[in-house]
Amino acid sequence: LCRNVFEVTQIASVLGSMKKEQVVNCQFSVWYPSFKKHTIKSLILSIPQNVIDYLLDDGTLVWTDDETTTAVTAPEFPEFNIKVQEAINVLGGCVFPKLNWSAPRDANWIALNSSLQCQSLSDIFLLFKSSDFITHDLTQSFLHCSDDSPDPTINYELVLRKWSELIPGAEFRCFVKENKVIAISQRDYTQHYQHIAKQEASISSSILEFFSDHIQYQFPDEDFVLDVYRDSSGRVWLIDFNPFGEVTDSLLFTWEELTFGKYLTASQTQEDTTPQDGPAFRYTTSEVTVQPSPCLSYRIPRDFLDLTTGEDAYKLIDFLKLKGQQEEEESDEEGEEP
Ligand SMILES: Nc1ncnc2c1ncn2[C@@H]1O[C@H](COP(=O)(O)OP(=O)(O)OP(=O)(O)O)[C@@H](O)[C@H]1O
Ligand SMILES: [Mg+2]
Repeated sequence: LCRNVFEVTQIASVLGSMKKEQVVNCQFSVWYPSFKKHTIKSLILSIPQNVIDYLLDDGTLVWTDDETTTAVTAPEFPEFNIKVQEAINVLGGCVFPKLNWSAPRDANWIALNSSLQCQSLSDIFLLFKSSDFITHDLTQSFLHCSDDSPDPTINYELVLRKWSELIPGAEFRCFVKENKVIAISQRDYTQHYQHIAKQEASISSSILEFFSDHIQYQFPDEDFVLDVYRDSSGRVWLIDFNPFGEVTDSLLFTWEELTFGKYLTASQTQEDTTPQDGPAFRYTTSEVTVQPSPCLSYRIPRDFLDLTTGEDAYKLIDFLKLKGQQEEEESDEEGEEP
Protein backbone atom coordinates (compact mmCIF):
# COMPACT_ATOMS: atom_id res chain seq x y z
CA LEU A 1 0.00 0.00 0.00
CA CYS A 2 2.82 2.35 0.97
CA ARG A 3 4.43 1.89 -2.40
CA ASN A 4 1.13 2.58 -4.14
CA VAL A 5 0.52 5.68 -2.10
CA PHE A 6 4.05 6.83 -2.93
CA GLU A 7 3.51 6.15 -6.65
CA VAL A 8 0.16 7.91 -6.72
CA THR A 9 1.67 10.94 -5.01
CA GLN A 10 4.54 10.95 -7.48
CA ILE A 11 2.20 10.63 -10.45
CA ALA A 12 0.06 13.47 -9.11
CA SER A 13 3.07 15.70 -8.63
CA VAL A 14 4.46 15.02 -12.12
CA LEU A 15 1.04 15.52 -13.74
CA GLY A 16 0.73 18.78 -11.88
CA SER A 17 4.16 19.99 -12.94
CA MET A 18 2.94 22.49 -15.49
CA LYS A 19 4.63 25.86 -15.09
CA LYS A 20 2.96 29.27 -15.03
CA GLU A 21 5.23 30.32 -17.88
CA GLN A 22 3.71 27.57 -20.06
CA VAL A 23 0.23 28.94 -19.38
CA VAL A 24 1.38 32.50 -20.13
CA ASN A 25 2.82 31.38 -23.49
CA CYS A 26 -0.49 29.81 -24.57
CA GLN A 27 -2.38 33.10 -24.36
CA PHE A 28 -3.75 34.01 -27.75
CA SER A 29 -2.06 37.42 -27.91
CA VAL A 30 1.33 35.85 -27.09
CA TRP A 31 1.37 33.32 -29.95
CA TYR A 32 -0.81 34.98 -32.60
CA PRO A 33 1.74 37.52 -33.92
CA SER A 34 4.27 34.73 -34.69
CA PHE A 35 1.82 32.30 -36.29
CA LYS A 36 -0.61 34.69 -38.01
CA LYS A 37 -0.02 33.25 -41.48
CA HIS A 38 -1.13 29.77 -40.44
CA THR A 39 -4.31 30.51 -38.52
CA ILE A 40 -7.73 32.14 -38.83
CA LYS A 41 -7.65 35.95 -39.08
CA SER A 42 -8.32 37.49 -35.67
CA LEU A 43 -8.32 40.81 -33.81
CA ILE A 44 -7.41 41.36 -30.16
CA LEU A 45 -8.97 44.08 -28.00
CA SER A 46 -7.91 44.82 -24.45
CA ILE A 47 -10.85 44.64 -22.05
CA PRO A 48 -11.43 47.63 -19.75
CA GLN A 49 -11.62 46.87 -16.01
CA ASN A 50 -15.32 47.84 -15.74
CA VAL A 51 -16.16 45.23 -18.39
CA ILE A 52 -14.16 42.58 -16.51
CA ASP A 53 -16.03 43.51 -13.31
CA TYR A 54 -19.28 43.12 -15.20
CA LEU A 55 -18.27 39.69 -16.52
CA LEU A 56 -17.38 38.54 -13.01
CA ASP A 57 -20.51 39.91 -11.38
CA ASP A 58 -23.28 37.35 -11.06
CA GLY A 59 -26.01 39.80 -10.22
CA THR A 60 -25.94 42.44 -12.91
CA LEU A 61 -28.65 41.00 -15.11
CA VAL A 62 -31.44 42.04 -12.76
CA TRP A 63 -35.06 41.07 -12.91
CA THR A 64 -37.24 43.67 -11.25
CA ASP A 65 -40.76 42.60 -10.46
CA ASP A 66 -42.83 45.25 -8.75
CA GLU A 67 -46.08 43.95 -10.32
CA THR A 68 -46.08 46.68 -12.97
CA THR A 69 -42.61 46.60 -14.54
CA THR A 70 -40.42 43.75 -15.62
CA ALA A 71 -37.05 44.67 -17.03
CA VAL A 72 -33.73 43.08 -17.72
CA THR A 73 -31.01 45.66 -17.32
CA ALA A 74 -27.44 45.31 -18.42
CA PRO A 75 -24.89 48.11 -18.19
CA GLU A 76 -23.73 49.74 -21.37
CA PHE A 77 -20.13 50.30 -22.39
CA PRO A 78 -20.44 52.72 -25.32
CA GLU A 79 -16.73 53.15 -26.16
CA PHE A 80 -15.89 49.47 -25.89
CA ASN A 81 -19.03 48.64 -27.84
CA ILE A 82 -17.91 50.81 -30.77
CA LYS A 83 -14.46 49.20 -30.83
CA VAL A 84 -15.96 45.71 -30.77
CA GLN A 85 -18.47 46.51 -33.50
CA GLU A 86 -15.72 47.96 -35.71
CA ALA A 87 -13.61 44.83 -35.24
CA ILE A 88 -16.58 42.59 -36.02
CA ASN A 89 -17.19 44.55 -39.23
CA VAL A 90 -13.53 44.25 -40.28
CA LEU A 91 -13.83 40.47 -39.79
CA GLY A 92 -16.86 40.24 -42.06
CA GLY A 93 -19.74 40.65 -39.60
CA CYS A 94 -19.63 37.28 -37.80
CA VAL A 95 -17.03 36.28 -35.21
CA PHE A 96 -15.99 33.49 -32.87
CA PRO A 97 -15.15 35.08 -29.46
CA LYS A 98 -12.52 33.99 -26.92
CA LEU A 99 -10.77 35.32 -23.85
CA ASN A 100 -6.97 34.94 -23.38
CA TRP A 101 -7.22 31.11 -23.49
CA SER A 102 -10.80 29.91 -23.72
CA ALA A 103 -13.92 30.14 -25.83
CA PRO A 104 -17.32 29.85 -24.08
CA ARG A 105 -17.85 26.35 -25.55
CA ASP A 106 -19.99 25.36 -22.56
CA ALA A 107 -22.51 28.14 -23.20
CA ASN A 108 -23.52 27.80 -26.86
CA TRP A 109 -26.92 26.36 -25.81
CA ILE A 110 -27.98 29.72 -24.37
CA ALA A 111 -27.63 31.64 -27.65
CA LEU A 112 -30.67 31.90 -29.88
CA ASN A 113 -28.75 30.25 -32.73
CA SER A 114 -27.25 27.59 -30.36
CA SER A 115 -23.85 28.54 -31.70
CA LEU A 116 -20.83 30.60 -30.73
CA GLN A 117 -21.29 32.82 -33.77
CA CYS A 118 -21.57 36.46 -32.62
CA GLN A 119 -22.51 39.65 -34.42
CA SER A 120 -22.48 42.13 -31.53
CA LEU A 121 -21.10 42.80 -28.07
CA SER A 122 -24.39 41.74 -26.50
CA ASP A 123 -24.15 38.33 -28.24
CA ILE A 124 -20.64 38.02 -26.74
CA PHE A 125 -21.75 39.09 -23.25
CA LEU A 126 -24.56 36.54 -23.21
CA LEU A 127 -22.09 33.72 -23.96
CA PHE A 128 -19.32 34.98 -21.67
CA LYS A 129 -21.60 35.55 -18.71
CA SER A 130 -23.05 32.05 -19.05
CA SER A 131 -19.72 30.25 -19.39
CA ASP A 132 -17.74 28.51 -16.65
CA PHE A 133 -14.79 28.26 -19.07
CA ILE A 134 -14.65 32.06 -19.29
CA THR A 135 -14.88 32.34 -15.48
CA HIS A 136 -11.97 29.87 -15.28
CA ASP A 137 -9.83 32.19 -17.46
CA LEU A 138 -10.75 35.14 -15.25
CA THR A 139 -10.29 33.54 -11.85
CA GLN A 140 -8.27 30.30 -12.04
CA SER A 141 -5.91 30.68 -14.97
CA PHE A 142 -2.96 29.16 -13.08
CA LEU A 143 -4.78 26.17 -11.61
CA HIS A 144 -2.63 22.97 -11.68
CA CYS A 145 0.64 24.94 -11.91
CA SER A 146 3.40 23.59 -9.68
CA ASP A 147 5.60 26.65 -9.22
CA ASP A 148 5.12 28.79 -6.11
CA SER A 149 6.06 32.09 -7.74
CA PRO A 150 3.39 34.80 -7.62
CA ASP A 151 0.90 34.63 -10.48
CA PRO A 152 2.07 36.66 -13.48
CA THR A 153 -0.08 39.71 -14.20
CA ILE A 154 -2.61 39.04 -16.91
CA ASN A 155 -4.03 41.66 -19.22
CA TYR A 156 -7.44 40.40 -20.20
CA GLU A 157 -8.20 40.49 -23.91
CA LEU A 158 -11.18 39.88 -26.08
CA VAL A 159 -10.15 37.79 -29.05
CA LEU A 160 -12.39 38.01 -32.10
CA ARG A 161 -11.76 35.41 -34.77
CA LYS A 162 -13.35 35.53 -38.21
CA TRP A 163 -16.23 33.05 -38.18
CA SER A 164 -15.29 29.93 -40.17
CA GLU A 165 -17.49 26.89 -40.71
CA LEU A 166 -15.10 24.21 -39.49
CA ILE A 167 -16.01 20.57 -40.09
CA PRO A 168 -15.62 18.81 -36.71
CA GLY A 169 -14.28 15.59 -38.30
CA ALA A 170 -11.33 17.55 -39.69
CA GLU A 171 -10.08 18.84 -36.33
CA PHE A 172 -7.18 17.16 -34.53
CA ARG A 173 -5.30 17.72 -31.27
CA CYS A 174 -1.55 17.05 -31.24
CA PHE A 175 0.41 16.46 -28.04
CA VAL A 176 3.96 17.75 -28.31
CA LYS A 177 6.63 16.62 -25.85
CA GLU A 178 10.24 17.80 -26.14
CA ASN A 179 9.37 19.33 -29.50
CA LYS A 180 8.10 16.04 -30.97
CA VAL A 181 4.50 15.16 -31.77
CA ILE A 182 3.96 12.08 -29.59
CA ALA A 183 0.20 11.69 -30.06
CA ILE A 184 -2.65 12.86 -32.29
CA SER A 185 -6.33 12.56 -31.33
CA GLN A 186 -9.50 13.22 -33.25
CA ARG A 187 -10.80 16.40 -31.58
CA ASP A 188 -14.53 15.61 -31.60
CA TYR A 189 -14.19 12.09 -30.17
CA THR A 190 -17.95 11.79 -29.54
CA GLN A 191 -18.57 10.94 -33.21
CA HIS A 192 -17.32 8.30 -35.59
CA TYR A 193 -16.04 9.81 -38.86
CA GLN A 194 -15.52 7.22 -41.57
CA HIS A 195 -12.98 9.21 -43.55
CA ILE A 196 -10.47 9.34 -40.68
CA ALA A 197 -9.71 5.61 -40.69
CA LYS A 198 -9.42 5.62 -44.49
CA GLN A 199 -7.12 8.64 -44.59
CA GLU A 200 -5.17 8.03 -41.39
CA ALA A 201 -1.76 7.95 -43.11
CA SER A 202 -2.28 11.11 -45.15
CA ILE A 203 -3.84 13.02 -42.23
CA SER A 204 -0.95 12.07 -40.00
CA SER A 205 1.73 12.94 -42.56
CA SER A 206 0.18 16.29 -43.50
CA ILE A 207 -0.04 17.27 -39.82
CA LEU A 208 3.57 16.24 -39.19
CA GLU A 209 4.77 18.15 -42.22
CA PHE A 210 2.90 21.25 -41.05
CA PHE A 211 4.40 20.81 -37.60
CA SER A 212 8.00 20.50 -38.77
CA ASP A 213 7.69 23.33 -41.32
CA HIS A 214 5.95 25.93 -39.18
CA ILE A 215 5.70 25.04 -35.49
CA GLN A 216 8.61 22.93 -34.29
CA TYR A 217 11.22 24.97 -32.30
CA GLN A 218 9.21 28.13 -33.02
CA PHE A 219 6.94 27.95 -29.97
CA PRO A 220 8.61 29.16 -26.73
CA ASP A 221 8.07 25.83 -24.89
CA GLU A 222 9.11 22.33 -25.83
CA ASP A 223 5.97 20.74 -24.34
CA PHE A 224 2.57 21.96 -25.55
CA VAL A 225 -0.69 20.89 -27.14
CA LEU A 226 -1.54 22.06 -30.64
CA ASP A 227 -4.99 22.08 -32.23
CA VAL A 228 -5.10 21.90 -36.01
CA TYR A 229 -7.64 21.79 -38.83
CA ARG A 230 -7.14 19.96 -42.11
CA ASP A 231 -9.28 21.60 -44.80
CA SER A 232 -10.87 19.84 -47.78
CA SER A 233 -7.86 20.60 -49.96
CA GLY A 234 -5.55 18.91 -47.43
CA ARG A 235 -4.03 22.16 -46.15
CA VAL A 236 -3.40 22.21 -42.42
CA TRP A 237 -4.25 25.26 -40.29
CA LEU A 238 -3.35 26.15 -36.73
CA ILE A 239 -6.38 26.63 -34.43
CA ASP A 240 -4.92 26.98 -30.94
CA PHE A 241 -2.05 26.30 -28.53
CA ASN A 242 -2.81 24.81 -25.09
CA PRO A 243 -0.64 23.98 -22.07
CA PHE A 244 0.76 20.44 -21.86
CA GLY A 245 -1.00 19.39 -18.66
CA GLU A 246 -4.24 18.55 -16.97
CA VAL A 247 -5.99 21.86 -17.75
CA THR A 248 -6.07 20.67 -21.36
CA ASP A 249 -8.45 17.86 -22.33
CA SER A 250 -6.42 14.76 -23.27
CA LEU A 251 -9.33 13.50 -25.47
CA LEU A 252 -8.69 9.86 -26.53
CA PHE A 253 -5.48 9.62 -24.48
CA THR A 254 -4.96 9.98 -20.72
CA TRP A 255 -2.49 12.36 -19.09
CA GLU A 256 -0.78 9.38 -17.45
CA GLU A 257 -0.11 7.87 -20.88
CA LEU A 258 1.02 11.16 -22.36
CA THR A 259 3.32 11.91 -19.45
CA PHE A 260 4.80 8.46 -18.76
CA GLY A 261 4.07 6.37 -21.88
CA LYS A 262 7.36 5.35 -23.41
CA TYR A 263 5.98 4.28 -26.74
CA LEU A 264 2.37 5.37 -27.09
CA THR A 265 0.18 3.08 -29.15
CA ALA A 266 -2.83 3.69 -31.35
CA SER A 267 -5.18 1.98 -28.93
CA GLN A 268 -5.27 2.27 -25.16
CA THR A 269 -5.57 -1.51 -24.76
CA GLN A 270 -2.34 -2.35 -26.59
CA GLU A 271 0.83 -2.55 -24.52
CA ASP A 272 3.25 0.29 -25.02
CA THR A 273 6.45 -1.66 -25.45
CA THR A 274 7.21 -1.62 -29.17
CA PRO A 275 9.06 1.41 -30.44
CA GLN A 276 7.35 3.05 -33.40
CA ASP A 277 8.28 5.83 -35.79
CA GLY A 278 5.44 8.29 -35.84
CA PRO A 279 3.07 9.55 -33.16
CA ALA A 280 0.21 7.43 -31.84
CA PHE A 281 -2.94 8.35 -33.75
CA ARG A 282 -6.33 7.73 -32.12
CA TYR A 283 -9.82 8.20 -33.52
CA THR A 284 -13.27 6.92 -32.62
CA THR A 285 -14.04 3.67 -34.42
CA SER A 286 -17.48 2.45 -35.41
CA GLU A 287 -17.50 -0.19 -32.66
CA VAL A 288 -17.38 2.48 -29.99
CA THR A 289 -20.78 3.76 -28.99
CA VAL A 290 -21.08 7.39 -29.89
CA GLN A 291 -20.87 9.38 -26.67
CA PRO A 292 -22.84 12.39 -25.50
CA SER A 293 -21.17 15.73 -26.03
CA PRO A 294 -18.99 16.59 -23.00
CA CYS A 295 -20.56 20.04 -22.77
CA LEU A 296 -24.11 18.70 -22.30
CA SER A 297 -23.77 18.71 -18.52
CA TYR A 298 -23.41 22.49 -18.56
CA ARG A 299 -26.93 22.93 -19.87
CA ILE A 300 -30.03 23.78 -17.89
CA PRO A 301 -33.36 22.00 -18.50
CA ARG A 302 -34.94 22.87 -21.84
CA ASP A 303 -38.24 23.93 -20.17
CA PHE A 304 -36.40 26.55 -18.19
CA LEU A 305 -34.58 27.81 -21.26
CA ASP A 306 -37.87 28.09 -23.17
CA LEU A 307 -39.22 30.18 -20.33
CA THR A 308 -36.19 32.47 -20.23
CA THR A 309 -36.05 33.04 -23.97
CA GLY A 310 -39.81 33.10 -24.46
CA GLU A 311 -41.55 36.35 -25.25
CA ASP A 312 -43.62 36.35 -22.10
CA ALA A 313 -41.17 37.18 -19.33
CA TYR A 314 -43.95 36.90 -16.74
CA LYS A 315 -43.97 33.16 -17.33
CA LEU A 316 -40.45 32.91 -15.96
CA ILE A 317 -41.36 35.03 -12.96
CA ASP A 318 -44.43 32.86 -12.29
CA PHE A 319 -42.25 29.78 -12.63
CA LEU A 320 -39.69 31.15 -10.16
CA LYS A 321 -42.45 32.15 -7.71
CA LEU A 322 -43.96 28.68 -8.00
CA LYS A 323 -40.56 27.11 -7.28
CA GLY A 324 -40.15 29.44 -4.29
CA GLN A 325 -43.58 28.45 -2.94
CA GLN A 326 -42.86 24.75 -3.43
CA GLU A 327 -39.57 25.04 -1.57
CA GLU A 328 -41.25 26.93 1.28
CA GLU A 329 -43.94 24.28 1.54
CA GLU A 330 -41.31 21.53 1.54
CA SER A 331 -39.30 23.20 4.30
CA ASP A 332 -42.51 23.76 6.33
CA GLU A 333 -43.25 20.07 6.01
CA GLU A 334 -39.74 19.19 7.11
CA GLY A 335 -40.20 21.47 10.12
CA GLU A 336 -43.23 19.43 11.23
CA GLU A 337 -41.21 16.28 11.52
CA PRO A 338 -40.69 15.17 15.15
N1 LIG B 1 -13.00 31.05 -36.07
C1 LIG B 1 -13.85 30.06 -35.78
N2 LIG B 1 -15.06 30.00 -36.37
C2 LIG B 1 -15.94 29.02 -36.06
N3 LIG B 1 -15.68 28.02 -35.20
C3 LIG B 1 -14.49 28.02 -34.59
C4 LIG B 1 -13.51 29.03 -34.84
N4 LIG B 1 -12.42 28.76 -34.09
C5 LIG B 1 -12.69 27.64 -33.41
N5 LIG B 1 -13.93 27.17 -33.71
C6 LIG B 1 -14.57 25.96 -33.16
O1 LIG B 1 -14.63 26.06 -31.77
C7 LIG B 1 -13.91 25.00 -31.15
C8 LIG B 1 -13.17 25.51 -29.94
O2 LIG B 1 -12.24 26.49 -30.33
P1 LIG B 1 -10.90 26.71 -29.52
O3 LIG B 1 -10.04 25.52 -29.61
O4 LIG B 1 -10.30 28.00 -29.99
O5 LIG B 1 -11.50 26.89 -28.04
P2 LIG B 1 -10.80 26.56 -26.65
O6 LIG B 1 -11.61 27.23 -25.60
O7 LIG B 1 -9.36 26.91 -26.72
O8 LIG B 1 -10.99 24.97 -26.53
P3 LIG B 1 -10.17 24.00 -25.53
O9 LIG B 1 -10.64 24.32 -24.15
O10 LIG B 1 -10.57 22.63 -25.96
O11 LIG B 1 -8.72 24.29 -25.73
C9 LIG B 1 -13.00 24.43 -32.23
O12 LIG B 1 -12.79 23.07 -32.02
C10 LIG B 1 -13.77 24.72 -33.49
O13 LIG B 1 -14.70 23.67 -33.74
MG1 LIG C 1 -7.65 25.87 -26.51
